[in-house]
Amino acid sequence: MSTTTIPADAPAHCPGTESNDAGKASACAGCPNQQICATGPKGPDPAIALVREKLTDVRNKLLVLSGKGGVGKSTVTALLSRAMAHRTPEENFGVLDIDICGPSQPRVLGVLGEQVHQSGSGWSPVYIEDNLSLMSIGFLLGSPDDAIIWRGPKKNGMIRQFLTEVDWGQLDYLLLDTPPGTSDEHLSATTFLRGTTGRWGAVLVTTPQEVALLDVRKEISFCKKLGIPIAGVIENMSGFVCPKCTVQSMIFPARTGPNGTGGAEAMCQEMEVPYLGQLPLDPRLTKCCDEGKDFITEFPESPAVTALDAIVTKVRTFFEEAPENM
Ligand SMILES: Nc1ncnc2c1ncn2[C@@H]1O[C@H](COP(=O)(O)OP(=O)(O)OP(=O)(O)O)[C@@H](O)[C@H]1O
Repeated sequence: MSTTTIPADAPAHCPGTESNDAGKASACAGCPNQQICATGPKGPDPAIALVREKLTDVRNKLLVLSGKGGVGKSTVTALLSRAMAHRTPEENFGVLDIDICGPSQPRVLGVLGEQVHQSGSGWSPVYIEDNLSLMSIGFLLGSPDDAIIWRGPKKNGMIRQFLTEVDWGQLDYLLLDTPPGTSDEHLSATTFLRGTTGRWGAVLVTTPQEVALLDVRKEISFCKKLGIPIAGVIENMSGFVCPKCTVQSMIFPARTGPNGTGGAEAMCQEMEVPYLGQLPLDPRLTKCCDEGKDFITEFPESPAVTALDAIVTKVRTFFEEAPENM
């Protein structure tokens, strides 16, 4: 039986969600998913094949993950997508916001209040640039203040719809912004993306504090358990850039490193995953995200843009060198 059908938070000896014993084995007693497994359909989800077919023109899929909330995952997703789209205007990029309960990409990418349209070939995403488009549940809500309170199967259904019914066209990269942790959205996205052609991988975002590093370790274990290729870890909010003099000072204490940083780098060495670099804390970046402005064109000389450029190079190299899914 394939380990890929065993959820990351499953009890020991879980028979797997596709097994005929799902929900009925002795190991299932007390598992919160017992009822769903016992009554749900068995065998691989037919949507996996549909997603594979629909995403044949999407070359690379990049999941942006974080163990903790508020560490800058959405900011990093938006920055990476904009930076990549600027760097190679001949390529096409898409962002899919699967943070279903807290979609923030419409605001960060400056298209809050836009609508998606249904056409013969599916939902049309909202275009930020000629070569950068976005799909988010935020576009489908009546008001940005509306709360979404959904259980796992409904979230799974929404992600399936995003992956099968959005008319992305040909994409070189699809970046997926996820909620923090390892929840339903991650399991759904992983199940669907694993079956696609092309390449896929994950970038993990953390801050230098021990509490965030502890949680990103769990995220790394999650990726390793589910076989998600790790492109690397980004340490966000690593130092503070003074908006007046642009001098950088360290704010959050880190565990190791000669000058008070390097917490994530040391962790990456220990856990044998690539370290992609640091992004400084810059109040101008917060403001740009709040206002939906493009930080890269507003402050091209900033240390964050220089750091981002180096990170983009490493992410692209990872995808160029990664083996293709069959
Ligand atoms: N490097 C940075 N410099 C300045 N502000 C930042 C930086 N990174 C993130 N922020 C700000 O921190 C806040 C949280 O960032 P963001 O929403 O990207 O986090 P998140 O990890 O996606 O959160 P969530 O857990 O809600 O998904 C935002 O206001 C964002 O503008």
